[in-house]
Amino acid sequence: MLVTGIEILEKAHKEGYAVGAFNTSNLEITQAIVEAAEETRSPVIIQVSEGGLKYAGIEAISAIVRTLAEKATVPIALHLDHGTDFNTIMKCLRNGWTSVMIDASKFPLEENIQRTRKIVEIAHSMGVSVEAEIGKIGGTEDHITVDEREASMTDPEEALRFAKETGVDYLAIAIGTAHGPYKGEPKLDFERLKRIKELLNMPLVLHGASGVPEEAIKKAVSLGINKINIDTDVRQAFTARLRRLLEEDKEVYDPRKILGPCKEAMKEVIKQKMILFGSSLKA
Ligand SMILES: O=C(COP(=O)(O)O)N(O)CCCCO
Ligand code: NA
Ligand SMILES: [Zn+2]
Repeated sequence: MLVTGIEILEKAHKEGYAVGAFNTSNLEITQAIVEAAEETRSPVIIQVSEGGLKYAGIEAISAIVRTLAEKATVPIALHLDHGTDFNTIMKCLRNGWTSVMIDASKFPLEENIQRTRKIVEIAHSMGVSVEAEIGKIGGTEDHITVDEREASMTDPEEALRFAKETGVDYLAIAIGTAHGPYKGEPKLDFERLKRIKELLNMPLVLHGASGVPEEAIKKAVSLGINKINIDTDVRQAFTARLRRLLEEDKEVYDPRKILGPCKEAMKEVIKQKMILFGSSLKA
């Protein structure tokens, strides 16, 4: 069933587990996410970035995700990932999305607060929950590339002020993760996470979680992360299976015989994440 993001994340926050937020841009990735959630009995957040909306078209991808979510036997939220454009966020709200991120983290704190508060007021008036970001998460986010050196971690006191003044439902924090594949091993600032959770006592979001070692993920969940964004690991599962399949079978030409196995490969990765995050059997 299609539910709001806060319905899923408030429970995760209270019970101390995390829910996967997986990016999609087509039918097969969406199917892989929904089937993984049903097979592990997990709530799940299906999210689309602004790049994904451009690729698929907002009406088409909204229809695919909403149709599959409404038919699903587990709670599913439909979330806009890294919303930076006001009109895009409004289009998602008009297309029945149940959660939106306003990412104004590239602006100074005051402006981030103003921009976020505006989206919170509009989305809340429509019963839609909101994610925002304070601190800069490194890596490349579609059209935004933040040089790792500039990536600045979230200041706990600023995060408390931000949460209070914006009314945001869940907060993306920068504690050392980055979008895309890691070159070395990411070093997460767990002390900072602990401090932020103690001060804010609300659902927290970890971006750039692909490539983070399982032990670090488990520790982050134990310290209060409740939404975990995964895109790269699913993309890599798809592409690895595709390469192997075309290598092994030079005759295949039916897209269904190619995309079907790729969907299965993505589903297996997603199921493992749901178990690791502690969301399995929580639906
Ligand atoms: O935080 C994430 C996922 O990050 P990761 O690249 O670690 O899967 N996202 O918000 C997805 C961003 C889309 C471009 O990758
Ligand atoms: Na990553
Ligand atoms: Zn992200």
